[in-house]
Amino acid sequence: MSDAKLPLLVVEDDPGMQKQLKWSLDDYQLIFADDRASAIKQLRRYEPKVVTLDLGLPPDPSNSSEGLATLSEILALQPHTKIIVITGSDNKQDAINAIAHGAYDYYQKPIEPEELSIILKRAYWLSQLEQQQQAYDKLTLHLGRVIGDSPEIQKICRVVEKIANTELTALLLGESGTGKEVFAHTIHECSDRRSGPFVAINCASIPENLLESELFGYERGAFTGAHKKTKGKIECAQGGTLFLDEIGDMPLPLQAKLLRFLQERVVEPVGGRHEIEVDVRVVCATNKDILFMSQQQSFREDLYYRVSEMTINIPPLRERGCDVILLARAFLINFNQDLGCQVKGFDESALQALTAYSWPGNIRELQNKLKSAVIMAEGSNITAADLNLMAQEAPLAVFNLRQAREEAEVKVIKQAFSFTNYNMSKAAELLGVTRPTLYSLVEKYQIVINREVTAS
Ligand SMILES: Nc1ncnc2c1ncn2[C@@H]1O[C@H](COP(=O)(O)OP(=O)(O)OP(=O)(O)O)[C@@H](O)[C@H]1O
Repeated sequence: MSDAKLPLLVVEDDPGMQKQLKWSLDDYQLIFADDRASAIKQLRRYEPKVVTLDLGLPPDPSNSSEGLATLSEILALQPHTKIIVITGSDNKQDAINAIAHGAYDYYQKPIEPEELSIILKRAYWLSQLEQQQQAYDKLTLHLGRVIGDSPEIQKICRVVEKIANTELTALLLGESGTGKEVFAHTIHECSDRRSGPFVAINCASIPENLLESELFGYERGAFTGAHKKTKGKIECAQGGTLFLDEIGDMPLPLQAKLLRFLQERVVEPVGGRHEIEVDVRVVCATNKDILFMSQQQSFREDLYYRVSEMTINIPPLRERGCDVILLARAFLINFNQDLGCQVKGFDESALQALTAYSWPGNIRELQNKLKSAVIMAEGSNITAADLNLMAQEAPLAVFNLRQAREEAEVKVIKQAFSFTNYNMSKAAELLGVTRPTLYSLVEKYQIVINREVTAS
């Protein structure tokens, strides 16, 4: 048990019994209540996960009606409370009734502290497990919008889970259409800010002269056309998450103002003289190499370090293995519904084409291709022709195990050579084979070695 004792509500009207429990249950922070009203009051105040409840409570301690009413009220207020009902030795039927009403367990007097302790420990343990499960369910619910089984995407999901509840400013990097906004939204949904707003602004799509007032808001009369005081996107995200998309396109003069906001967490509307405090979590995204841009002075270096407290690289679709099929199947279901179509699936040629194509437009392109394929499909399955992917972009996927093994062997042998600077003995050692075996593999696969291979 940790230093901070867990609260245990003991609903018991017998002072002698209260005393006995006080001595024997030293591990817990005991909170006593001697009737229904005080039990509910203490429940609200301490929110204990576990309660022991004597069924015979005043005003009618001789039967279980008041105890059962207390049980129901506790469960109505805190449905996950584990209630252990304590009954006299001849009231087993009452105890069974209580279990039917939602009690977790029962214990018959006389009290044996060690036995009761075991039951309590189990109740707290179960309650903790349930809490963990609920937290996990919440996460999987929010991560549910991210479709992807590949290790790359699963790894990103784990990072998102970890950073969601921190205040770290996250920078999402990836090609266009890889899902940067999806992940930004997921960070928000997995955080305690989920009940607050998620406000996205695309820094590339708003003209430079309007971006400042869009972000920071403006006072009435600040410029021609500013008829009324207007909140900026940053202030609109109060209590929630601000997603700055395409941050690499933010004009340099505005970058200075953004940096100030990130450091001080205050905004000054255009034409205003007062500062407004804002509590927002910031997530940024770009498909530009802003580290390189900062070295070239086309992006502020100090801003780069400020926004990249946690950088997440989102891989392009072509590097996510079979995720493309998973996504395609999910989108097919959506498009069938939206377009009132009944396409069943993909034929072999379509699956080959989907996995072999390089998807320069990533998931957005996949969505577009599928939408038109669903409309174009003549049969019950989508074919490669329906997908209309550029033929030259689609070398056949390898489904031949022998060929796949050989290709993997060649790749790893070449890697071993480059790691060992083309030293045959060291490469053989690294690969876990003898030198003669490595020689014969080099010969078998006709591996061209750029440098002269050193034998020692
Ligand atoms: N893992 C995913 N699972 C399901 N849908 C996804 C996933 N990733 C992206 N999408 C969908 O793909 C489309 C493009 O995603 P998104 O807008 O998040 O990409 P982006 O990287 O922000 O693009 P851009 O850089 O062009 O703004 C959206 O319709 C989104 O719902």
